[in-house]
Amino acid sequence: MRQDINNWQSDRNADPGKKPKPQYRSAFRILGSYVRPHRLAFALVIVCTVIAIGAELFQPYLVKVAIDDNLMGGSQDYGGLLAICFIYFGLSLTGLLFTYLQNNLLQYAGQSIVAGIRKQLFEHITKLSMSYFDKTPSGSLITHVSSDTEAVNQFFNQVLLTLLRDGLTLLAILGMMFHLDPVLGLYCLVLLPVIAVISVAFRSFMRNTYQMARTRLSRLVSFVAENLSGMHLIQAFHQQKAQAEQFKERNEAYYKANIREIRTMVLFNRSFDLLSNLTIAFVTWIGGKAVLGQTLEFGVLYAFITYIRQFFQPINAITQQWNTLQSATVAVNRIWSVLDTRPDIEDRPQPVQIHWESVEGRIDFNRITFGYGSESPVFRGLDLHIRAGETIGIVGTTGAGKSSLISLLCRFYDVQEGSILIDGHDIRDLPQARLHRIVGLVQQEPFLYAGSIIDNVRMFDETISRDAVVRACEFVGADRLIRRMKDGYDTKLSERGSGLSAGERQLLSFARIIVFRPKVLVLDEATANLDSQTEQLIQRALQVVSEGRTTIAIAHRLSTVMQADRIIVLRHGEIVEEGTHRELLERKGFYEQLYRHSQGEAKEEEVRMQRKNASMPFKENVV
Ligand SMILES: Nc1ncnc2c1ncn2[C@@H]1O[C@H](COP(=O)(O)OP(=O)(O)OP(=O)(O)O)[C@@H](O)[C@H]1O
Repeated sequence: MRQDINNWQSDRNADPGKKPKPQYRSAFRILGSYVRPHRLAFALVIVCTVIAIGAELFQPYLVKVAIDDNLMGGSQDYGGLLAICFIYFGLSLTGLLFTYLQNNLLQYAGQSIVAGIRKQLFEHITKLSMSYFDKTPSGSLITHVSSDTEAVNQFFNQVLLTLLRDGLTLLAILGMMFHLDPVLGLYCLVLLPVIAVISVAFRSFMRNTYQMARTRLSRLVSFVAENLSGMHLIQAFHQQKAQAEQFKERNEAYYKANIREIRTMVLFNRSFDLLSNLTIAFVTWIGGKAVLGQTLEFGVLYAFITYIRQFFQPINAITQQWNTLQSATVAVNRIWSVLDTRPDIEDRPQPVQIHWESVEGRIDFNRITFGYGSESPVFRGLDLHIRAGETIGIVGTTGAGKSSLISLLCRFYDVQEGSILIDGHDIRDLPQARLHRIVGLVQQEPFLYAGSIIDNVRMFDETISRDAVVRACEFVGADRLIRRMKDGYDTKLSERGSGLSAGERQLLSFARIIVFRPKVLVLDEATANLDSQTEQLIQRALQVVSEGRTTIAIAHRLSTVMQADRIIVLRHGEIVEEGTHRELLERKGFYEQLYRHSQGEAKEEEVRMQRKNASMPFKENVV
């Protein structure tokens, strides 16, 4: 199965200019692997389908018997006629019952499979490395989890059902036709190549239109996702009109692709209707002459014409599923290409199991070299050694590599050369779950989920008690503001905690860190968004949180790191100065320049932050 996907990927890579074509074999094999656990349900579906088709197709034959044996034969056998009517009705009921069973069984199996794929996909995405998210727009991942899995759902509930039911119906009708009159049956069989020619002619055109519609939908979804996450920026820069224009363009492109798709379908369907009516006219002429010449019974002609109508229905239904089959095939391959992506960062088969409680928090960056992709390295042989329990401040200009250093420590990326050690253990040898328990990260924009405060602080980990959460909140000074809220700790936060001020969100993220008791605390611009009053509150929280822990604090605002045991000054990925605040000022080097500059900025920023926080609805809770 994996081999198929690799083939698909290498095919795609071989000709990057080409649109991805559906890879039916690989898609069917992949789907087959999901179907296997539900084989009993699928076997029952086939049994139900055969019974339902049998019941349906026997009906015209019954009418033929009624016409030829009871009506045309001139017998007065009313009992026989009534029996035929009852059997006809019984067959209808049987068809209804087994079609119902078949549909339900297929729905059950199909929905279970699709729910499983969706779960597997989501779990897999959460395990992928940061480098993957750097390259992949979130909108396209949303499409994989929503629209692509929906396309697979349609495969089971439409395509598979149609292929099975209508494919079998077609074979059964052909059998009945040949049984009734082999010559007329042969005339109808001649039509099959004509149908094939029409189908092939439409096929490639339809594939392009479906592919185009899906690509445009994916672009549209990506655009909406991007805009939703950057809504603040759009409003702040009054970009509503410009973004609406861009949306309009993408929306129209998708609309046009859909219209084209529908037009193709309608043309295709009507061509089939035309062919069906032509055949009926032809058979009526040939068969009618035979009936008049008394070489064919009237009932046979009636049954034949009924079967011709039924003959075109399944062909039409199967070809109508072509687009769904195509989009499902593309979707399956796309889903699988995500599932087949191995995270760049994986645990070793036999990781080192260090006892979390015994970690002291000594950190060594040993001559590390690292760059993003093919870009020039951010660090070339950087050396930094941090004692257990030490508080380190990292400052530097924009793009100096401060956040990258933290990303490496958290192992969001791996170094290309050198090593990073915690208590002498290479972090690549540790299980990632353990590493992330050891290193606790607080970012500039803390992420809060839609859910209660209690769940946000303990990250939905039910093993952490309510008491532990309350104690952590008391510890960082968040308890008072939480108790003032309507439902206290059970207050439901909206997505990303958008109802809270930046300071409140940050306090909750400190409480979160306390609950998880990391041995190394990493603060990436944790106070950057706050006014100085809120910053003081956060600073107090920070002091208690960092007590007894190795702490690394990145800050643009130098006031945040002035108290650090040691300040590291980074410039273009190199440590250019290090020492305490006082030592660095006395050196009158780069740090001193940064400090003087920041003094000037501090006043302007204060005014700006005060304005910003004044517009936050819960601001009064903080002060
Ligand atoms: N995900 C990424 N992909 C590619 N390049 C990146 C990525 N993240 C950072 N960079 C680049 O790496 C360099 C260091 O960036 P980094 O974010 O570590 O700097 P920083 O000192 O934290 O800057 P700032 O203070 O602005 O946050 C920059 O040139 C930046 O453009």
